[in-house]
Amino acid sequence: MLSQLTKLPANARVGVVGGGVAGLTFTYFLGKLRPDVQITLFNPESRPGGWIHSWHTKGPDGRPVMLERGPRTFRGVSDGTVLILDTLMQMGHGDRIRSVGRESSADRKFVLDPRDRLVQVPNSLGSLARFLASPLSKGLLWGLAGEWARKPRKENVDESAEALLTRRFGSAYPARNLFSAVYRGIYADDVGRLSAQKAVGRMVRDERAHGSLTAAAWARWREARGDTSAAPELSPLVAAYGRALGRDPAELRTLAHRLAQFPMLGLTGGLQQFPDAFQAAVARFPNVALCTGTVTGLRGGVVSGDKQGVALEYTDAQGAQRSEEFAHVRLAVAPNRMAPLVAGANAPLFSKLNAIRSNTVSLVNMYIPGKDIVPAQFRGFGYLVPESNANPEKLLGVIFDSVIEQSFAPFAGDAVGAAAPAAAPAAAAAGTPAYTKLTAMVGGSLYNDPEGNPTIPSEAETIARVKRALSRHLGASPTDLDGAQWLHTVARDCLPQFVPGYGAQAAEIERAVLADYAQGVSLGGMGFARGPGIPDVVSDAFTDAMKLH
Ligand SMILES: Cc1cc2nc3c(=O)[nH]c(=O)nc-3n(C[C@H](O)[C@H](O)[C@H](O)COP(=O)(O)OP(=O)(O)OC[C@H]3O[C@@H](n4cnc5c(N)ncnc54)[C@H](O)[C@@H]3O)c2cc1C
Ligand SMILES: C=Cc1c2[nH]c(c1C)Cc1[nH]c(c(CCC(=O)O)c1C)Cc1[nH]c(c(C)c1CCC(=O)O)Cc1[nH]c(c(C)c1C=C)C2
Repeated sequence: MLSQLTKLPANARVGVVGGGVAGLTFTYFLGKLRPDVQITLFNPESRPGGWIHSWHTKGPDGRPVMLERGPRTFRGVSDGTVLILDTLMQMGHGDRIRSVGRESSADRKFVLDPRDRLVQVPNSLGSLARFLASPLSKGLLWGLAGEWARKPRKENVDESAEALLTRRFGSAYPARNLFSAVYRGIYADDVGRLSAQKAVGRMVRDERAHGSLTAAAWARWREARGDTSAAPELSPLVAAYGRALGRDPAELRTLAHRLAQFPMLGLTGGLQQFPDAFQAAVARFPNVALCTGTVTGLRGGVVSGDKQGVALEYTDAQGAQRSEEFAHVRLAVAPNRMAPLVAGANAPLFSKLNAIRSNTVSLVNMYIPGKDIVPAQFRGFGYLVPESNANPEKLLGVIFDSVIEQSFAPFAGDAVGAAAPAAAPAAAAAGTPAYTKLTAMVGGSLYNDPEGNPTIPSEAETIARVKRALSRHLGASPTDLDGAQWLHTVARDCLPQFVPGYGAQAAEIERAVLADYAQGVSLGGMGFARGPGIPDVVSDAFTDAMKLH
């Protein structure tokens, strides 16, 4: 997110590298805002969506089944979510949106305790009592009781999330138990190697502003008590979206307010529908061209007539090497994919981008038609494995896709702000034959040696590990596990390592890009958005499209 980006010249040519949701939504917003600008979107394959990949196949019973090989939900409270869902509704896909309410089983999350028992993350008095009785709560109550009295840190430099949590709670137990699990479920990384500013930025700001997290929570509670407004004002970003795209602010306010009630949103038929819909939309824009091709190089300082430009070299779908010039290039790929593009022509920028390491996750989908093997007491979103568990399988967590799918409720019907089926029961549960669908995520930082280099086990070994883990954690039988359908995906370098100091590193890269290419290049995607989630990269895409328009 380069704050200095300025308006593109009339009829400029723009190249967008990457057809994941960051590149697609950037193309969509800029294409709408600037009909004079000619945009070419490059993606190596015709399927859009990057890590979002809903895979349609046949189950062991020969019937169709969809397995998510990446994300399946995104959070409700986020500007990016408002933009995604409002746009999907404008495109006529509102009926595909599904919500998970706070009362739904799919909003229950579990953490594995050191003795391999699943304990629910508290969301009620009962679950709080059970959590406090488990070894996972060690150090939590005592840590919270004295938190307000612990002195704030004076230095204004980044530290690890673990260091901050350990200082605030007075021991490492809360970080190693609950928090390490939660951050594995977002970053696939170790709480001791994650930037506090990136992973727990709000805690950093709270400590600085209020001296302690407890004081900040108290101040926030008092403020909320005095605020009686039913529907808060639109955020500046959503308000800007409304103005730029001619959307009714009242409708957007209603939508944002409703979305904030849902911890999770999804799409019936799979999350792939989101990038598919955006790709279909931009393919109809007269000012957008889709190019199936892999960009291999970027060169700045190209002069064409009286204009400075940037050249993109790429291999097209037929394997031919090509080059095209653009007034502006948007890189919407992960930092490790940006690095090789500048390797030949900009060695200093290459080394800065190359210094950002990424984590690799093995995703293992399992499907059993005709039988639900998730024990009733553990029906929820899934479970995460904290550092305090010995975890010989290097499991990060398991998502119960069948529970999520069965908990999905229609979001709004066709109309924005239509009466909410807020507490709708599991939509599919009644009359649907039982089945189990789950996704195990293995590895991440657990695959890495101290230098950050991963050792990735084979497919057979990974599936064997997941089977061992599921039989220990859920009591799954060998017959069920051996009869199941398994799908293995190595998501190589799929999440940047947000190490302490990452924010400064990313800002330094953006400064270098601005200095080297003037307005010629901008950076998007997970590495340069506020967070790694889908809504974050979409907010970032809109923000930069607005600056350029
Ligand atoms: C396992 C996993 C689970 C996740 N779960 C969630 C979740 O539950 N909720 C959530 O909100 N987020 C989740 N995320 C994060 C989410 O996937 C990302 O926020 C999102 O996919 C980022 O989109 P993107 O467009 O920036 O990048 P990508 O999805 O990486 O897309 C980049 C695209 O660029 C293409 N590309 C790469 N190099 C080139 C090149 N040289 N030339 C042309 N094209 C190129 C790639 O092929 C790809 O299509 C998850 C991520 C992972 C890995
Ligand atoms: C076990 C590994 C992973 C699981 N999901 C991810 C990994 C690496 C990746 C991921 N999950 C989320 C995001 C987006 C974050 C955001 O800022 O929007 C990413 C990149 C969402 C998420 N998943 C879990 C939580 C607590 C969150 C944050 C917001 C939310 O509540 O939706 C929990 C969780 N993730 C995984 C499991 C098994 C799990 C809980 C049981 C898998």
